[in-house]
Amino acid sequence: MSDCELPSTFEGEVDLGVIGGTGLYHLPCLEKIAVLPPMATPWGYTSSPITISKFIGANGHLHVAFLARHGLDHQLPPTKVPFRANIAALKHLKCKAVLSFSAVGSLQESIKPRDFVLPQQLIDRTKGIRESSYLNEEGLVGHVGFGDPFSESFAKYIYQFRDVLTNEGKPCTLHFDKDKTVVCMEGPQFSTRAESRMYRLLGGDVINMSVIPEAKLARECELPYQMVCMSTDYDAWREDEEPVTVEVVLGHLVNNGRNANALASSVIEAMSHNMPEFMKTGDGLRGSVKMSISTKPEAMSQETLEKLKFLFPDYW
Ligand SMILES: CSC[C@H]1O[C@H](OP(=O)(O)O)[C@H](O)[C@@H]1O
Ligand SMILES: Nc1ncnc2[nH]cnc12
Repeated sequence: MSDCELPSTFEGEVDLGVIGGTGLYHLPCLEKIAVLPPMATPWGYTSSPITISKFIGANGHLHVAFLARHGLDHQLPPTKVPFRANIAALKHLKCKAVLSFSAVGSLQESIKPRDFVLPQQLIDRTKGIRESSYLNEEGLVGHVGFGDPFSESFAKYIYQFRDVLTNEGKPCTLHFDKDKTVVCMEGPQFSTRAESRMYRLLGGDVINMSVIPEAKLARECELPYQMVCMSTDYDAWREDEEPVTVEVVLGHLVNNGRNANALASSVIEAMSHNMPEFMKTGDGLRGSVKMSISTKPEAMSQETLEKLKFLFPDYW
C-alpha cells in the first residue's frame, strides 16, 4: 500500500519513538499502518511526517513512531532541525523511550568506519544558537539533571543484539562502555584538524552535529533516550589522512543503514514480545520534570500551561 492510501491519523498510544539521521530516512523493518503529516506542536512542525507501525509479539504488541531528523529530502541542516517539535511530538504520542540513529566521525583508532557506538556521555560544543529547552523562558524555569545523558538500561538492551552487525565479511563492532563519549559540534562545516585533536584530548570518542539538543529535550520529557552512533569517517585528526568529506561519509551509509535496520528490527521484535522494564517504569525519570520546575503553577500563564500539557497532560 502506498503512503497516501494509509490513514493519516492514529488514535492509540505509541511505545517507541525512532529518529533516523543522515542516510536513514526510513527503516525497511517498519511496516507502516499510518503516516501522520508533519505534526504541529507548540514548538512548530516536526522535521518530517511520522510513520506509525505495529508489531505483534507473543505477549502483546508494540507501536513504533519513526521520523527523519533532517526531513525526508534532507532539507534541514543540523542547526535548523526543529528538535523541540520532534521530541514533543514523540512525547505527545505517548512514546516510552526514544531510539535515535546518527552518522558520526570517529575520534579513536579502535572505532572504525562502519562500527557502531552506544555512547553514555557527551560534550556539548554547539554554539548556543539552537533552541534546546522547553523550560527556559520567563514564566517557566526548570533545571533537569543531565549528568547521565543517555539511558544505560536502553543501551544494555540494544547491546544484546550486537551480533547482527555485519560489514561484508569484515568485523563490525558495537562499542559500549560507560565512558564512551560523543562530542556534538555546531557545524555545518566539519572540524579543523586542531579541533579534532582537541576533542580527542577532551575524551571524545565520536563526533556529530545532532545529539544536542535532542538528548536534553528527551530528558526534559522524561523519555529514556539512547543514540546509536554509526561511524562513517576518522574526522580530521589523523595526520597522514585527508580530513573528512561528505564523499567519505556517503561511502559508508548503505552498510550503516542496513545494520541500523537489522539492529532496530531485533530491538523492536524483542520489545514486542515483552516490553522492557525501563519502558514500563520510566527508567527512574518519571516525575523528575515536575520536581525540577521552580516556577509556581499559579504564576504560569495559560499559554505556558497549555504548552506543558502538550507534553505532560497529567501533571498540571
Ligand atoms: C553528512 S555528515 C554530517 C551530518 O551527519 C550527522 O547527521 P545525523 O546525526 O542526523 O545522522 C551529523 O550529526 C551531521 O548532521
Ligand atoms: N566527522 C564528523 N563530524 C561531525 N559530524 C559527523 N557526522 C559524520 N561524520 C562527522
